[in-house]
Amino acid sequence: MFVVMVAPECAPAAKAGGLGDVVFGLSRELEIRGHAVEIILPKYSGMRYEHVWDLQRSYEDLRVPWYGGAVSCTVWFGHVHGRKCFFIEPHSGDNFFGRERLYGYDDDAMRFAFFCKAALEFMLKTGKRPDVVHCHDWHTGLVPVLLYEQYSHELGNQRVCYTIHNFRHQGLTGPEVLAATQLGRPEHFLDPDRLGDDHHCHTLNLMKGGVVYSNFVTTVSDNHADEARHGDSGFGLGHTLWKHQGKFGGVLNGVDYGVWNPETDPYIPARYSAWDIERKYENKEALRDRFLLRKTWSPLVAYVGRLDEQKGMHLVHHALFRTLDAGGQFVLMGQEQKHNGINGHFQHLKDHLNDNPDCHLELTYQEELAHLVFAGADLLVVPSLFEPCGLVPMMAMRYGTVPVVRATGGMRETVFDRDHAPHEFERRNGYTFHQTDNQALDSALQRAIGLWFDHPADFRFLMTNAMRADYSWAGPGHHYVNIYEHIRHK
Ligand SMILES: Nc1ncnc2c1ncn2[C@@H]1O[C@H](COP(=O)(O)OP(=O)(O)O[C@H]2O[C@H](CO)[C@@H](O)[C@H](O)[C@H]2O)[C@@H](O)[C@H]1O
Repeated sequence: MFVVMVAPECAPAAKAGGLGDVVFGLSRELEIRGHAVEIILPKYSGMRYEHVWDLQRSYEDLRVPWYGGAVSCTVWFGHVHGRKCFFIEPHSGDNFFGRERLYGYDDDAMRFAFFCKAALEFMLKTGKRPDVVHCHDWHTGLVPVLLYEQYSHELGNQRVCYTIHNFRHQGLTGPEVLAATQLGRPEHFLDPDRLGDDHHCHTLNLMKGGVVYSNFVTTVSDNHADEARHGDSGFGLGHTLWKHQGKFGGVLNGVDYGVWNPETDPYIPARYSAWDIERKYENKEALRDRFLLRKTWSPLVAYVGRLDEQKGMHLVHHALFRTLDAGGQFVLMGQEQKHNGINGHFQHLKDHLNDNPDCHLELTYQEELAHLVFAGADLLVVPSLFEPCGLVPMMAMRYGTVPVVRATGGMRETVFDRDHAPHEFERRNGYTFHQTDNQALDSALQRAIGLWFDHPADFRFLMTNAMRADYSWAGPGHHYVNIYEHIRHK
């Protein structure tokens, strides 16, 4: 099969979070299974170009219809750690992608509407006729809409799989996007059966367009698919998902063990496996050196993730002080994406705790350093308010770092409580809690820290359970191939 991914991210070159990991990891898995995969991305000026090999111009003067005229683009080609990627660079006064960050601008809807149109125009002009186009999140929700409404005659019967990583951001925008993309007909597209938002008048919902017009829609775990359809995790899209439930399902993400693997990881000083797990402690020492933490007999608890309300920031704050009270050490690695003020709060905390030898806050985004944090920590907290899948605990487990998570979304399918899970003992791999208050977090964190101090052999058993769990792309890759086959033959 020939699959084209149209995506706003691909790790590690263009990554803001887990979506980028999925686009890279799933593409790699599909290639291992013998399928041809190409990825189309915006050419962000803030991309990490050291991860793009042989970047070269592939198509000059791609004219993308836009409002009443056209915008000329250069399309570049390069390999991101083996993946074949095309990067679209528009030349216009809007400077859509020549900016510092990937997202978080007032004209994001327009930027990515342009990207969708340009991706299809590129496929059209270069004769690419994939069996399946796989799109991701609201940024690419317009791809199936444009494909069906404007390109189906010329591009033929392309099938679309659409994956939602985060229902919170749906790409709400005004009808000017219709004029820009030449879709026109506001009365047609603003209909609630198409792109009209159910809760805001005269507003387009680009993610809803992706759901309505795609042949199959996934989110990143079964449990989250249920939460989104029946609970409030769909952030207003529940009704649409219910209407389209025949083509909607959950597929738990995988982790790319080619990248996240303590046996081969180039970013950690001591490599190890479940068989020589004591070498993990060399990484703990290295992490302490790196963050100037004192070397005592104490558990090291970490948080790695975006600083966003989604992640339960009040509980992260609480976990930090609870850990210090319990005689542990705490490392936080996070950055906000939009200017939401959370960075300011943690910057203040960082200044306040500056001289504390048991605590370090790293308010940056550093892919390589995240590897060392996973390898060096004993425990990792993920107290998210909602979490569609949750790659961070899955990655941490591969490094024998025991997760303490709120049982929500995908984490209910991956982390099983040591004391309460109904699973056999060998499958229990962490600690979970349910509510969103401090006491709930304490109930899990205290048990975890207690086990570390009082029963080291049992703690080690839990670490090896976590390491042995298989959350690779093999299973999910197989699922996606089945979905692609299903929509191809429908
Ligand atoms: N400061 C920092 N420095 C370095 N690396 C950092 C970092 N902060 C985060 N990361 C990295 O970003 C990724 C985060 O992935 P997650 O799945 O945990 O969450 P995210 O909310 O971004 O993804 C959304 O999409 C993914 C993929 O579908 C879902 O798993 C998830 O539930 C959903 O919210 C990991 O690779 C992590 O290591």
